[in-house]
Amino acid sequence: MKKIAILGSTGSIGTQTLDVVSRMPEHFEVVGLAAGNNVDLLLEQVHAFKPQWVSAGNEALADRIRAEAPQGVRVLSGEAGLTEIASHAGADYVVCSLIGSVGLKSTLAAIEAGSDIGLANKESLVTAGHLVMDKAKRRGVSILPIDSEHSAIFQCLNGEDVSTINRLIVTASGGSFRHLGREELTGVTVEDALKHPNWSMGAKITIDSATMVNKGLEVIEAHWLFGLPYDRIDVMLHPESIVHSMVEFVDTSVMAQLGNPDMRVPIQYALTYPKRVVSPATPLDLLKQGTLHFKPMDFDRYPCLLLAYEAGRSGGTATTVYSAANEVAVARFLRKEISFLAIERIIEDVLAKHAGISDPDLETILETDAWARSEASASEV
Ligand SMILES: NC(=O)C1=CN([C@@H]2O[C@H](COP(=O)(O)OP(=O)(O)OC[C@H]3O[C@@H](n4cnc5c(N)ncnc54)[C@H](OP(=O)(O)O)[C@@H]3O)[C@@H](O)[C@H]2O)C=CC1
Ligand SMILES: CC(=O)[C@@H](O)[C@H](O)COP(=O)(O)O
Ligand SMILES: [Mn+2]
Repeated sequence: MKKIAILGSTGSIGTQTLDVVSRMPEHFEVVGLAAGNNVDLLLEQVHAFKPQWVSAGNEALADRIRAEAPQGVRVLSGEAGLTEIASHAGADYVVCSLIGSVGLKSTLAAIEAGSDIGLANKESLVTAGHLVMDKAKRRGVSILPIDSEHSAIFQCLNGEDVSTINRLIVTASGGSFRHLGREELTGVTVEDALKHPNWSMGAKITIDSATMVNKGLEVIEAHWLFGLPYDRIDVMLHPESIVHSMVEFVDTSVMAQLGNPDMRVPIQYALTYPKRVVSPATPLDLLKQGTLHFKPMDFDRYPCLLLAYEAGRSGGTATTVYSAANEVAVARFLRKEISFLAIERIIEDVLAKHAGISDPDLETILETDAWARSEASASEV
């Protein structure tokens, strides 16, 4: 019986994690749930899974939970609630599925507490990969990737040493505007940007897929998870999202992991690793699928991916700035304050103003994150 806590339980990954867990009640006990504003869903989850610890986005929402939750449940709120649940709920395993760099402190807290981590929150690795990986190594904690591409790479590696890898090939769908040229992106709408061709996901990552920032974040995530330099992490366009990523080994063998796009598969694998168990996902029928397509990445069409490689190669605080500026720009786009193309201009603008700091500690990361957010909020590109 694994005791698990889920940070971001009301989101796309959080709800699918609970779906996976609910099918294996003999293997998992949910001890902690944390979310932001969706208190109705959080309360439903509290009644269904009976965790001992719960956290909501603020005190007013926490009070609502206190009024309606079963007696004995400890109800917390805000950032302190997230870190408290990560540290003290008694979880053996913490699923980090918050969105954005707000996930960093609680991911670090869960690692410090010695829990294994199911990591969906890629932004915590992008903003502070060296701190997260160093702490995991020191505490002897496993970080199991939930992101589909990194789960695929992890499965292809299957324990083989990193020295046997030639390169990683991360696949990219092309996002919701993949049928449009750059000149056609002026004036595209939020509603259309939110229509991912293959996956149903939260709003922020869906916009990140359309700008190719998602792949930029994933290249940096792969660098930290698998310890490879950026010139050995390639991205390939693959419109069907059936091959979730590949590993080319030194002997030229290429291993790929395939499956229908269904996040319950990588979530479940991260939870049950090293075991494989029956999944509710629909098995892949390659004969029905027919053809799979692969194309080289077009960096002129997707300049945000190039910015990610540049930030990753610069190292230090550059990736913190890339991720934080993007978060603010995406939020502004979703509020319809700026155009789709302004997202990439803001990231580029804030990165250009940033004087990088190497080997930053947590305080420096948090200061840089706040600086990049304020610059991106004020940017009038
Ligand atoms: N969705 C997917 O299929 C995939 C997602 N990922 C990654 O997983 C992570 C989560 O993505 P996704 O599930 O799509 O995101 P969602 O937006 O669907 O969910 C985000 C979750 O975080 C909570 N949250 C947000 N801000 C706060 C805050 N300040 N305090 C407490 N809780 C907060 C939300 O709570 P509430 O809604 O209650 O406010 C919600 O539970 C991201 O890093 C994403 O890149 C990776 C691969 C696939
Ligand atoms: C499901 C998942 O892992 C997402 O990160 C997905 O990969 C997004 O698709 P693209 O970024 O390839 O459009
Ligand atoms: Mn992914």
